[in-house]
Amino acid sequence: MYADFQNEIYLNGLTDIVPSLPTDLTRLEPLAEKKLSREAYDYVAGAAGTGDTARENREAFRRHRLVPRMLAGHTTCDLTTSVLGETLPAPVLLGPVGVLRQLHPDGELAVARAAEKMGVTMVLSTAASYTLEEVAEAAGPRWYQLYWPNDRDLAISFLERAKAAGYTALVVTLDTFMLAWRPHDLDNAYLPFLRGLGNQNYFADPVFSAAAGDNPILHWASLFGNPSLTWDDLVFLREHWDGPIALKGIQDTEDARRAVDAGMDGIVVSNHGGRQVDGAIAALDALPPITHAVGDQIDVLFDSGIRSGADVVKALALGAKAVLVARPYAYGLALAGEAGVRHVLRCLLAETELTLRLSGHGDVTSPSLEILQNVT
Ligand SMILES: Cc1cc2nc3c(=O)[nH]c(=O)nc-3n(C[C@H](O)[C@H](O)[C@H](O)COP(=O)(O)O)c2cc1C
Ligand SMILES: CCCCC(=O)C(=O)O
Repeated sequence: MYADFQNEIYLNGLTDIVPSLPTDLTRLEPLAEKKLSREAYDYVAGAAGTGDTARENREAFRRHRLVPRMLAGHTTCDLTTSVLGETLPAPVLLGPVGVLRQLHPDGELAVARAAEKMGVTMVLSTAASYTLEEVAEAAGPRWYQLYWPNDRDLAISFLERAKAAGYTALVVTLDTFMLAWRPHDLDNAYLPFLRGLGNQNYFADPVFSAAAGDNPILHWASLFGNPSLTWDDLVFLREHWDGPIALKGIQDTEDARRAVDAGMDGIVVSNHGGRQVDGAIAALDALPPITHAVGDQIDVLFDSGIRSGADVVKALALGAKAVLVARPYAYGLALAGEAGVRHVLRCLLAETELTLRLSGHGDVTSPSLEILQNVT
């Protein structure tokens, strides 16, 4: 259905496509660079250290090659999939990105509206620049991403607010309990949160504001991260969240097994887009051993480096049930607001469907989808 454009394009132009934006999503980044302030662009595009892992994330997609199959006879392609107990229309979600207001005045609201129109699930960041309640009003299917704060009562408050606002699953990000060495941001002396840009979701919280005193930004800095957490603390999440839980930032097979042992419902294999540990393994290279070890016991999701439908299919072939995409839709937002996010989703979904079909697959779980070469 996403790829049903061959008539559409000649008759009416593509639905959801912004004609002035490229349909090759890798071309959005340089356009966003022209439009955004240096600080905002660097914050989004930048990575940790030398950028080695961010580059390696993309290289890993180049190394893994699809092997298209012929005469498969599928007249349609079913993209629907089931993740964390929910049926998704396609194996793609909008991953959590903080501070979206620095890219467009409508920030997370525009993303939520685009996701709602496309029926795609949005994963809202704790570091959102609109409150989770405001976003919930604009959003369709929605999950909540938790940055687990260093304050038990605030964590409980976030979870209760998210539940009350209809977020159905929890994605707990483990890899960013402090920010990494990020040279662009250091050189620009820029951290949006210290300018109050991504803190609205905190400022609006009753537990946060009761304790914030007259310097809420300092208060935010004191409780954002929680480096003391261990696997034993996951019990706390189960006590305060009764829906499905996925752990984001898993790169190691043993950690994936521990997530299973802790009774988690999912993991997101991710290195945070190369923004945390420079030198870390490419996320796509971390995926096969993890899906091999735990793929039948827990839902394995993936992010870090998805830029095209072909990339989505490669991640599926390596065992991911669904992928999250981040920077491409942030650039779409920066360039054209809600319409720009829809543009990114439409391109990604249509190309995913076409890649599957032209490779001989009629759905996202086809056994022959596993055929893939790793070219070293
Ligand atoms: C500007 C920016 C802000 C982000 N903020 C968050 C966040 O608030 N929470 C989170 O879990 N991940 C955050 N991430 C990480 C993304 O969710 C994702 O893991 C990463 O960007 C990899 O995907 P990509 O290659 O599609 O960008 C952020 C990424 C970017 C680029
Ligand atoms: C305070 C960190 C939140 C944003 C984030 O995850 C990122 O910039 O990568």
